[in-house]
Amino acid sequence: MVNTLGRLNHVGVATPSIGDSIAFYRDVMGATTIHAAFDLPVQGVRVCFVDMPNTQIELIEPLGEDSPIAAFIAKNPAGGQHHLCYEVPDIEEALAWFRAKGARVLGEPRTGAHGTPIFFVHPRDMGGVLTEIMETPREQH
Ligand SMILES: C[C@@H](C(=O)O)C(=O)SCCNC(=O)CCNC(=O)[C@H](O)C(C)(C)COP(=O)(O)OP(=O)(O)OC[C@H]1O[C@@H](n2cnc3c(N)ncnc32)[C@H](O)[C@@H]1OP(=O)(O)O
Ligand SMILES: [Co+2]
Repeated sequence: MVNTLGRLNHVGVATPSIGDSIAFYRDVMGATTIHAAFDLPVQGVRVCFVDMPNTQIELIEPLGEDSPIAAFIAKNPAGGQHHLCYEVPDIEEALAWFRAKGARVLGEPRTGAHGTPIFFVHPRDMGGVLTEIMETPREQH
């Protein structure tokens, strides 16, 4: 089996305040396309996408006390770079691939911010980078 690594979909950036981060990306970075923020309870985060010509920044703010990014924000109160997300054509194939490599998959695939299944691989097995694997949205296949 081969894993087909696709586009870099987004860079996840954790923030204590999506509102403050939107102002930063607009006023300091000069981003022109910033989507509306929305709650994603299934992932325990509030999300806002900032578009670049070749990828997106995914701003994530903790949603609720059990948020998976609560510990990260406690350690990095100003926020910071949190994860990289790569697209794959088939989430189940990718899941089997990473498990066969001995990489620790965190939980089971769940619906991500783009409406397709995603899973995370532990940073300790990914050269220190928390890695998100996302099935490519259908219209891009
Ligand atoms: C909306 C959705 C989407 O795109 O569709 C998303 O992205 S949601 C994005 C938010 N969701 C997730 O992140 C879900 C998956 N993440 C998790 O399950 C967790 O965050 C873990 C990755 C297991 C970390 O959990 P937690 O922070 O509680 O554990 P911990 O503090 O004990 O950390 C364990 C080790 O991992 C390191 N560590 C923790 N977070 C890290 C990060 N973001 N990047 C790199 N390393 C990281 C710590 O420094 C520590 O290293 P040492 O052991 O060397 O000291
Ligand atoms: Co993400």
